[in-house]
Amino acid sequence: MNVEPVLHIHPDAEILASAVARRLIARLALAQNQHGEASVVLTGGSLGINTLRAMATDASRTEVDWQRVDFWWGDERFVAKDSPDRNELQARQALLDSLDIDEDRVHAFGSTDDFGSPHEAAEAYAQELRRAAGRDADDGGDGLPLPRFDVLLLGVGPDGHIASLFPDMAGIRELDRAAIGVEDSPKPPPQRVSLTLPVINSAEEVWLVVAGEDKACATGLALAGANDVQVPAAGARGRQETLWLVDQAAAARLPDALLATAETY
Ligand SMILES: O=C(O)[C@H](O)[C@@H](O)[C@H](O)[C@H](O)COP(=O)(O)O
Repeated sequence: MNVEPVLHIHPDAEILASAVARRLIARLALAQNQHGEASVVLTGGSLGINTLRAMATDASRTEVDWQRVDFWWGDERFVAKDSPDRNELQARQALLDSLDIDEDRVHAFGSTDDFGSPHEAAEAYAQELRRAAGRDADDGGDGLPLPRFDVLLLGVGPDGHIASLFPDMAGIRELDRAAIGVEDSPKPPPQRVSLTLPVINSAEEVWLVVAGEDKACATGLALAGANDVQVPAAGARGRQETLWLVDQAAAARLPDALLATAETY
């Protein structure tokens, strides 16, 4: 049974991004000590990318052997490979280009350069997940053959979406496939590919990284136990840890009882 959320509140978005960066570096180093390698699922969105930028300048980044880190994505915009909209391109510019990574361990979603539709790209990603599962087979508890994800990062939209799983749409209801294509994303661009909730919840740790008062309502609903079809962020649960790493503005609508349990910095 995946674990209930733990809440950490930081003063503002910039301090939050730096704190998440440091925490992620430490967690990847720990995973390498335990398993000889580490894996992280990255997210798009401004805070997710700012977190990567903070990692690029954090002195502790030398604690990780970046040659032994697998990089995956929770979702991707289905656009050209070199489009500035690509989460992969933004992640490379923010962090990966500054590290000595193993390109064979960078698992990007396909683009319009290689696939005719988001659905084709999603099926190809599901195959890559199955291939990687061969190394450390783990069914994620849902019969889907998946690699181990040590940390899976998620941004949260004002509507409570995570990755490209949007309220009330088919993606958040998909429980049998590992990845799906999206044609009509409410958040532009309209065509996307995304991991599904069972794959998100197969991660050892799921970290929801959220800043800004426009996320306060979604954060409040998700942590109050809303239904995951209406508020997808409510359904995100890691197997060992579910962290909500937020700033004061995003925490503004949380009840006092929950705030009292939070780790506040
Ligand atoms: O590809 C994407 O757009 C993201 O994966 C998306 O899920 C994002 O994380 C949230 O929309 C939050 O984005 P912001 O941090 O920019 O609000």
